[in-house]
Amino acid sequence: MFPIFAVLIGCLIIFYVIFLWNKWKYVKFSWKVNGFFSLVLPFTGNTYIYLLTGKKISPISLAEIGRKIVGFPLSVWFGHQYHYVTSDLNDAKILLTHPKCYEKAAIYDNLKFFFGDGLFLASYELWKQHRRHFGKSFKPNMLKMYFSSQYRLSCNLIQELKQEKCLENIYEYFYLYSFNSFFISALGLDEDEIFFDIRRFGQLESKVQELLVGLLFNPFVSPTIWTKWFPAGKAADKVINEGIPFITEIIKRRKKQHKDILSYVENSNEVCLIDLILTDYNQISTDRQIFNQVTLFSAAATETTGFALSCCFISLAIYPDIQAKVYEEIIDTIEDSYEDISNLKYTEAVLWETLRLFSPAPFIGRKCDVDIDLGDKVLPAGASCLISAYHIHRDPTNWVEPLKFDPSRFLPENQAKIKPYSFLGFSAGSRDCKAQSMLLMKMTVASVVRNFKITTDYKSIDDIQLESAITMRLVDNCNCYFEPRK
Ligand code: HEM
Repeated sequence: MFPIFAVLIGCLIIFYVIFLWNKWKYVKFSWKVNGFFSLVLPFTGNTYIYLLTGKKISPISLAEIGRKIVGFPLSVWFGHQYHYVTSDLNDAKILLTHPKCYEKAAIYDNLKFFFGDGLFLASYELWKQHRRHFGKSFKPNMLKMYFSSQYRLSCNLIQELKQEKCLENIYEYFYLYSFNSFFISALGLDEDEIFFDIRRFGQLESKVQELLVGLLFNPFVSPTIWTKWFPAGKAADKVINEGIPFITEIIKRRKKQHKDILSYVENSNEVCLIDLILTDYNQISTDRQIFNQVTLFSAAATETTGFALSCCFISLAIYPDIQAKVYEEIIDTIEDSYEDISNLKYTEAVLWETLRLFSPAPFIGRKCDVDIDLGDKVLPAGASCLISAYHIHRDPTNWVEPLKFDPSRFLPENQAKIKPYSFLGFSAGSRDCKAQSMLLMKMTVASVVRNFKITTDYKSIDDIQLESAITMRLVDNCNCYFEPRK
């Protein structure tokens, strides 16, 4: 018995030494950057915090624990993957613009099980190929085309809120509203054409993301090998199997409408996102690849928009004076035309301020292909980094009274005072987000504030507790009341 035991221990030690050898450059680097127990971490990851406290932990709560105990920048291990977490503006500038830092951080690897090589997750070469097809997605003519369907949706929303009056789970409500809006505008469907349960699909998609991110804290799961055996993998498979047939059906319908999709995209001004996806995959495409791209876009568009809208309405409810200013601007608007909505400067500033305090994407993650000189240290090739937009946006060295909700920071006359890279709500550099027009959000805020006075039980911004999967979530269901205006 003893010899077997001794051999086993011996094997484990050898395995661990080899393992550590492979990770050595990151372990050494992590000694220079605040971290804890660097020698065991590559093996267990920061999971021990979860094991010791028994508390549900998320990327943002882990970064917060680290910030409070040892400060930024921070070394964090998700499983055996090293991540350099920073809130330094110079780091952000270097990492987001470096030509050898285009790959996505390891923190997202588990998501590939569900979203495959969709644009956000795609490796650099693939991303370059896909991204050029999506250049058109946010051009004014496309936004104008979306405008009428978005307008109808916001009118329906007003009718629904008149019935509901109080939203107990505001995030879920506006997430599903954004999900609906995405499927109608981006996939070119009419409301009466929808032949599947969008609500249910939205709920499942969001759950899958949460489960897959939960695996980051399980040291025994390698994204590529074991995921499919865990509940997260099984849930993802189920949604994929359910989702592919209806995405395929949407594509069939679209192809029937526009037989030569390439020349349609070239010559028409009424192109939807789905047409661009089809152009992108014109040569080789499997149903799964198109599903990946559609679900990736829908997740990128809807979790962010749903969260931002929820936080915007809660903030307006906490600050009635700011809500009154938004109302004044909106009632001065003559019509709800595309141009009128685009010109709502104060409402827009309220949305920017919402994204500053409640950044829907708390981190921007990259992996470097080569050693990267950050000035006082060199980040070794292969390391992942997380730029914490959340912490940059709340840092008093970047923003005066950072926890104050003050939209005037983003009014046109004050924008020149904003430090470069101190606002990363839509990221920066070549892999940034192109959805900065915030059309749906502006229109929704305008419609709701014009029709309702919003109140809440919350007294201050501090009452809004946050959690994250890859995107941010509200910890509690905040009650928000929508009282029709006389
Ligand atoms: C409040 C709204 C939104 C916020 C705050 C937001 C934020 C972000 C952020 C921070 C990134 C990460 C970029 C990076 O890694 O550097 C991103 C990427 C992306 N977003 Fe958005 N987004 C929003 C809305 C949308 C919408 C409406 C769409 C699509 C209809 C969209 C599509 C995408 C896509 C496709 C990417 C990947 C881009 C790439 O890798 O080239 N987003 N977004």
